[in-house]
Amino acid sequence: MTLYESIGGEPAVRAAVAEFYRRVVADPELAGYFAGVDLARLKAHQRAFLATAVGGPGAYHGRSMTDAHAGLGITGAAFDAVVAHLAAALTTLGVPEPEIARIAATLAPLRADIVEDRMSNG
Ligand code: HEM
Repeated sequence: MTLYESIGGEPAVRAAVAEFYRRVVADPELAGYFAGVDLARLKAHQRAFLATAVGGPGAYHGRSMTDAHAGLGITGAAFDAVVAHLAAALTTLGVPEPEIARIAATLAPLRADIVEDRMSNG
């Protein structure tokens, strides 16, 4: 069984993305990064991306992670906060801890492409 199937497939990914974004935009440390961004569009992209990250159907065809985040000045702390919100959202939805750890491990290598504050990129 793929990770995508084990967390509950498309409905679970959809719910996880919605819960994840509720948490991110409610975080005063992160809200500024998303000001003025069309959240519906961002959720659709994030859904496709997350489904791909966990082995689901429908490959992500958007911009590279480097291009999508270029110029946003994302810090290492902001990256960690976003990953923590995703883990919390998945926990809320009943995804077991080992699956969450596998998803976090899939996202970790993207840090170098997304974080622009190189001092905190180690
Ligand atoms: C954890 C790993 C992350 C993944 C997998 C991810 C994924 C994505 C994807 C798929 C898009 C849409 C790209 C497109 O429209 O072409 C996107 C856009 C965006 N992401 Fe991320 N992201 C991550 C981390 C972050 C962090 C840490 C921040 C800020 C704290 C952030 C802020 C944004 C913003 C503001 C956009 C919209 C850019 C724009 O179109 O103007 N992302 N991200």
